[in-house]
Amino acid sequence: MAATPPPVENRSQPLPQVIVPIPPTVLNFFGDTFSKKFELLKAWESPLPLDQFLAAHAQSVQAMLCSSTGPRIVPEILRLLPSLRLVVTTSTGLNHIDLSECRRLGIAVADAGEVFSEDVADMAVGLLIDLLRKVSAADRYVRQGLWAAKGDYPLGSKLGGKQIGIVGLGSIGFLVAKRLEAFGCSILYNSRKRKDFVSYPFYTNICELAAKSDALIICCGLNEQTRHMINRGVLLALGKEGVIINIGRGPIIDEKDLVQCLVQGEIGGAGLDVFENEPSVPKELFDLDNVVLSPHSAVYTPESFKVLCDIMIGNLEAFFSDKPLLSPVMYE
Ligand SMILES: O=CC(=O)O
Repeated sequence: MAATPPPVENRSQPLPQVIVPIPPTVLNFFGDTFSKKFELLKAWESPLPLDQFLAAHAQSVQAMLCSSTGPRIVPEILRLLPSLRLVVTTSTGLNHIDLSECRRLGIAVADAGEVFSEDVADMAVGLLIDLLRKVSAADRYVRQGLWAAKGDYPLGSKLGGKQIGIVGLGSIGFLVAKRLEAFGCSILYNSRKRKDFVSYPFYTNICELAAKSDALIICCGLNEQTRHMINRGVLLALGKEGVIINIGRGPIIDEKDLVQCLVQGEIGGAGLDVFENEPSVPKELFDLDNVVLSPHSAVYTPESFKVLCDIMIGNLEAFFSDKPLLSPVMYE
């Protein structure tokens, strides 16, 4: 019997169009999967500036796929997309999207949900252990041949028993807390609201939280309330032995204050995955062995990208077939 021929793709229906301002990293891995299901209007491949591209090609486009490293989705962009009804972002952070304007215009927003939470929580703990136990600094010492030349490297400090102040007890902050409890740390936190599902001490005042913490871990989102929430006063409260980890967004910490406190030895160290003006990193940090730097990569693992791809496609398919979104952003 002849083998059944493979199904012929029905191309009589045009694919739904999705505008993409810049290529989100997920497309590097799963671009083909998207292109089979949607016609991607790749603004970045056009010689036209984004606003002209949108005005010329995107008048009837209903959905956008964007990322936190692309252009900000602000009223000037939204004005050029009169038919837009959905913004899908590949990120957990939403600070690149003007949410109140989207709400005003009736545009739904879907995000990466909790896809990256475990990876980011792992990275927060990794940065903390690296900092306390001087893993990267000691690695450099060994590579430079200094172990043989100068003797043992200074000892690091124990993780177990530390008081950890978590700023932002959302899905990432909660996973960081669980991981660090398993290491024998005690957890304190600050969040927009007290969380009934935990018994950790809750601090409304961030300076008081810092003063009680050996390490402060920034896990919250960036918004007008959290921008520069960690300033010199908070860092001084954390103190000479205290360390800070940031896997949230760079501008949550006033970077000038942070650099000054680190250079002057007013805090014990920092583990930073995010910065105020990425990819630019203050040069003063390069010479400090009590600073661990990472290029905003806490969220990225190929395993998470696969799940992200499924969620992004699921959200777009749900939208185009009038079904509920998989990971809608709830407007407050
Ligand atoms: O930083 C990355 C994200 O917000 O997902």
